[in-house]
Amino acid sequence: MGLETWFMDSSEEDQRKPHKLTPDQPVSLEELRQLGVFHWKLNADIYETDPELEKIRKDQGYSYMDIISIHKDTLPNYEEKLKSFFEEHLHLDDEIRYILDGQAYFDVRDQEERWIRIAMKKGDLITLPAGIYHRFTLDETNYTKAMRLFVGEPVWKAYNRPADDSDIRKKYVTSLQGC
Ligand SMILES: CSCCC(=O)/C(O)=C/O
Ligand SMILES: [Fe+2]
Repeated sequence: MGLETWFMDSSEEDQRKPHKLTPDQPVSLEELRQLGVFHWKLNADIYETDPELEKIRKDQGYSYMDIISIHKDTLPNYEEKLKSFFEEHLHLDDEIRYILDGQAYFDVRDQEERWIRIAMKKGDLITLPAGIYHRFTLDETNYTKAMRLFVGEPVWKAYNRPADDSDIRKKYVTSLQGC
């Protein structure tokens, strides 16, 4: 099955729940592309030797990679980190994540301030553009393992909303015009 994405409801209920609208309002990959969000489906069982992943890394210049296991028993400061991942924020660089195991959600804001939820499963690689407002949460399974990729040395700093006056946000918003 392809990547599942949908517009979220506005309920304050547990962030790990799907938060689908009734009726469900799916979002297409094309709509994601217009926001600068790109997706690949890979075979995570062979990530250590996968030529497809190698090609993406070479073509995109993703020289850095590490692996993060997000579970209460494996991630130091688990609660604190999950809380900060779910704060609406942006980065100065693209956020590139490849799910090796488990599953999780990325939420991104569209041009009309709606939240789009992206259900990431094993084998999904996604890139979120620098300057997009987004957040991350585990789902009700409470576990994922992800590869983090980066062009050059990683910069993890997150700028919580509001960051509307930052150059990267202005550049991102400008890039959406005409879409
Ligand atoms: C799946 S890696 C943890 C989430 C993260 O690094 C981030 O910046 C979320 O937006
Ligand atoms: Fe982020």
